[in-house]
Amino acid sequence: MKIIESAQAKINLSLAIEGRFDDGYHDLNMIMQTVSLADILEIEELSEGISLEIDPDVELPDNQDNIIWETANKLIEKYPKKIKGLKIKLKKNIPIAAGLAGGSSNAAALIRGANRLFKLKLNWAEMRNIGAEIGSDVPFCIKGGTAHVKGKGDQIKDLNPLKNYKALLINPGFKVSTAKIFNEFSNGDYEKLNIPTAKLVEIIELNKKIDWKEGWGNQLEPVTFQLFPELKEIKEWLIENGAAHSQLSGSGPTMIGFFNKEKNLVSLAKSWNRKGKSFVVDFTKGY
Ligand SMILES: C[C@](O)(CO)[C@H](O)COP(=O)(O)OP(=O)(O)OC[C@H]1O[C@@H](n2ccc(N)nc2=O)[C@H](O)[C@@H]1O
Ligand SMILES: Nc1ncnc2c1ncn2[C@@H]1O[C@H](COP(=O)(O)OP(=O)(O)OP(=O)(O)O)[C@@H](O)[C@H]1O
Repeated sequence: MKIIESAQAKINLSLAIEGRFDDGYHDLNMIMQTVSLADILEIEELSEGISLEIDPDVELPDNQDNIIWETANKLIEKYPKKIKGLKIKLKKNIPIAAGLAGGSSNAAALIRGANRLFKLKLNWAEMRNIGAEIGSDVPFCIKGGTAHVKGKGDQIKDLNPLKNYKALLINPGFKVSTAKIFNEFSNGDYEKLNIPTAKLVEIIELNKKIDWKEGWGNQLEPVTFQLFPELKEIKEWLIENGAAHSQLSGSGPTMIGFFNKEKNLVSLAKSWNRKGKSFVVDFTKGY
């Protein structure tokens, strides 16, 4: 049997940094949101081993260096009686190393898919625990939707899923290493942003309309802008073209445009004629 699992991208509605843990990881306070831009995984049982197929034009390893392979290995190790081997075909749509959790979302999709295919009967919490062994963003990506995520990504409170919001994403076409951004952040002295995550959580829980003009913020923006000043121009372009607010997603480099007023985002996205790609996305309720 073959099953299809979608792997949605995530954006950060807010990202504040509260401190640092002894192991060097940063203590985060974020609101995360899944969006309709998604990769597709086809998952099948194999009698043994792992096979990973990716379009040749996608610059990703099809071996143990791929997070999908790592996840497949972990699942086979954990459930040897039920899972003998895994064949996965990946259709990549989410830009790579973009701040959109593309890899984490792929890992989460494989965990969900294996749960269905092999009737593992894992609940959300159990799947999130497996995801936490793979990477910081994987637990959120298991269920997706709208969530308040803290710590290293391991403390998750699901919020009322936001409906009827869209955003315009601009990815400038180059990759950014998350480790490099956190490293620069911890060694430098960057502007401290006021990021009212708690206020946004309250607005979401009370089902109030979000005013994007409040500018919820991402504390990794000052450092990422210093390293890649061209991102500031994308932010300016989004604001000039009607966005109420624009900010970096994750550790970048994708910039998000949030709009308060109705606007033809498809035609605005088409008018992006500089380097990179534009995507109109809907907020999704997750899985
Ligand atoms: C910034 C976020 O994108 C927010 O959504 C994620 O927390 C990053 O998640 P990710 O890409 O899965 O990153 P990981 O592979 O876990 O971490 C890459 C590197 O970033 C740094 N890192 C990551 C997460 C964190 N809370 N503090 C850190 O300092 C660490 O040096 C780590 O080695
Ligand atoms: N299946 C995969 N999809 C994307 N990247 C992968 C995958 N497997 C391994 N990688 C590697 O992981 C690195 C991070 O890629 P990814 O697209 O997950 O970053 P990201 O969107 O910045 O994630 P985050 O928002 O969680 O920081 C890349 O350098 C890539 O080579």
